[in-house]
Amino acid sequence: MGTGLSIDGIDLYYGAAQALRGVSVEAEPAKITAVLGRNGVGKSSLLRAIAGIQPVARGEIAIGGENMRRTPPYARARLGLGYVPQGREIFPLLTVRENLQTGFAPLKPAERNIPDTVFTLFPVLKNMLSRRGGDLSGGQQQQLAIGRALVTRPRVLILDEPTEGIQPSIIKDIGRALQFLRDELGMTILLVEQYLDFCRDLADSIYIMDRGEILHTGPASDLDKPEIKRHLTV
Ligand SMILES: Nc1ncnc2c1ncn2[C@@H]1O[C@H](COP(=O)(O)OP(=O)(O)OP(=O)(O)O)[C@@H](O)[C@H]1O
Repeated sequence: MGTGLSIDGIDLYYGAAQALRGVSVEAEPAKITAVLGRNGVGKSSLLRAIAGIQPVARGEIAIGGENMRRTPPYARARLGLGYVPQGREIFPLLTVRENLQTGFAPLKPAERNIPDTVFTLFPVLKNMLSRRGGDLSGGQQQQLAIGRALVTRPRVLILDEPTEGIQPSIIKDIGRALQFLRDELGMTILLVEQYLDFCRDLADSIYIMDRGEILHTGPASDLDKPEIKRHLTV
């Protein structure tokens, strides 16, 4: 049985501007949950709150039933949370190997090794270990960012728009990788996305977000409903 992620009634502010309003999301164990919404509705803010990078004013965040609202980011990683940020945040001058090693920070020295899964899922990274992160394509950088998050062997993985600006063949690879993590490793996955087809193919359940609020939750097949699609088209 996997570990779930539970977000309950989160409010988040930037100064006086409220970016999240009472947001509740359940990411079920060993399932893929997708939060969809247009630009600027608060998707990245939600993931930054879960990762502990952005403080919340109200609400609770729990992993495997353990409350981590006041837990600093490195300790959330130790509790089993992996985070793939928006824009990938690869270090361009570090090699692929060094970029993966930056994921070691929350780990004890004996745990500091790169799991084989990273290279099974993304063989291209093995071939490019000595190349600089900045020399990789956008899609390869996204694979590297996911690989770096897997270095801590997370039980729950959160991803911020993993398909953004990436070519279709690599989007497929990333989709297959997420399915493998769910089905073979029992990982709990929460992703935020704008790419509807990717979520329909991959997700077990979806949440629709608009202006900092969750408007709808249901199975991924709800993405075929016109009234749901309307919230996602510009
Ligand atoms: N650091 C910040 N300071 C002030 N306002 C911010 C900050 N980050 C985000 N916001 C605002 O909060 C709201 C939600 O932004 P957020 O980035 O979470 O949305 P998003 O759905 O992830 O959009 P995108 O897809 O563009 O990243 C927006 O109105 C944005 O302008």
